[in-house]
Amino acid sequence: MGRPVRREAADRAVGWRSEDVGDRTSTSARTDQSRIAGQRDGGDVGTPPVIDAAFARWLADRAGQALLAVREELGYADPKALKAAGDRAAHDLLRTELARWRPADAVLSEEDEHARVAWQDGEHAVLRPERLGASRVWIVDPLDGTREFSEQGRADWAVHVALWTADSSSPFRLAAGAVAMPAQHRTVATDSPPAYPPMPLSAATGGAIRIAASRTRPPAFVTALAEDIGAELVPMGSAGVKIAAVISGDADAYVHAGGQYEWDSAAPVAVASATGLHASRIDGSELKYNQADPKLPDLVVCRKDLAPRLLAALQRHLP
Ligand SMILES: Nc1ncnc2c1ncn2[C@@H]1O[C@H](COP(=O)(O)O)[C@@H](OP(=O)(O)O)[C@H]1O
Ligand SMILES: [Mg+2]
Repeated sequence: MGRPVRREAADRAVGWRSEDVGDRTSTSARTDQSRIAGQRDGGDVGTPPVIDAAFARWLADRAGQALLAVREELGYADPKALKAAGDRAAHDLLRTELARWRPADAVLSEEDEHARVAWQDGEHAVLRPERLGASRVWIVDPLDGTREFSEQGRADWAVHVALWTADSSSPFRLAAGAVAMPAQHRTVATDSPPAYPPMPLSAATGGAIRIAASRTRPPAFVTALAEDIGAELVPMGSAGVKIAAVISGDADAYVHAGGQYEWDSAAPVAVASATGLHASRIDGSELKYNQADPKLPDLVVCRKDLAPRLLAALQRHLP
């Protein structure tokens, strides 16, 4: 990264400070072992809300609690095993509860995409997904920020639950969305959209824009863009956590390019839009969900006042 990064902002946004000792999630997970044990194995915790947006929050929170329990149970000695177990536990929980409480709805998740690729007549074929003809599709990422989930002390990982409906009048037809950040004890969702972030002091004084970017693989394009407009990169994991940082005002923008899928952004984009923030592809075009090809490789989420300046700068750097 060419420019200095904002450690304090990043730490605040991910709910983690370098001087912290121990794992906040362990404390959290220990507070109610029996509840979490029940949630890990999909135990009955009552009837969920009927309203879709509240249901999305309920579901994301439940998967988040299951992930905390997996961390508590396995520890951090084998990061690969921890990632796999977390992915599996959260995916199974989401799948089970969606089948139970929204049986008529379709689901788009990473695991299902793998299942769509099959051998047909000796050819490796991608099957047409049922969801393309469905009117209601849940777009879920059971564990976003998988790498960070496997690192002790890090809280920048999330569960994404979004609902796309064919007849929705909401932006991008995202009728509901929830992003649970269980290690931060925080969930943002469209059932109660967060207030629009306050204008940062730096904006009034012409200070540097803070752009949230991947901590492990920021695209060269984003680094060049930041250098061009004198922005500071705020490194953190998880697309959901980065968009949540824009929602809370801990970052001014999230810019990503180079690869991603619908599930990485649907839920946080639903919440950001409900909050009144700008969200689009980096060329300014519309984000589209429930497409035949779920690749959605780039996006920008930022305050509305910043969008014209950022999109103009992005034009100069389109990969
Ligand atoms: N170039 C790329 N291609 C595909 N997916 C990418 C990507 N860059 C980031 N992502 C995905 O976007 C999410 C956030 O990444 P990051 O934390 O690096 O910003 C991660 O989701 P998962 O953790 O669900 O796999 C990651 O896999
Ligand atoms: Mg993801």
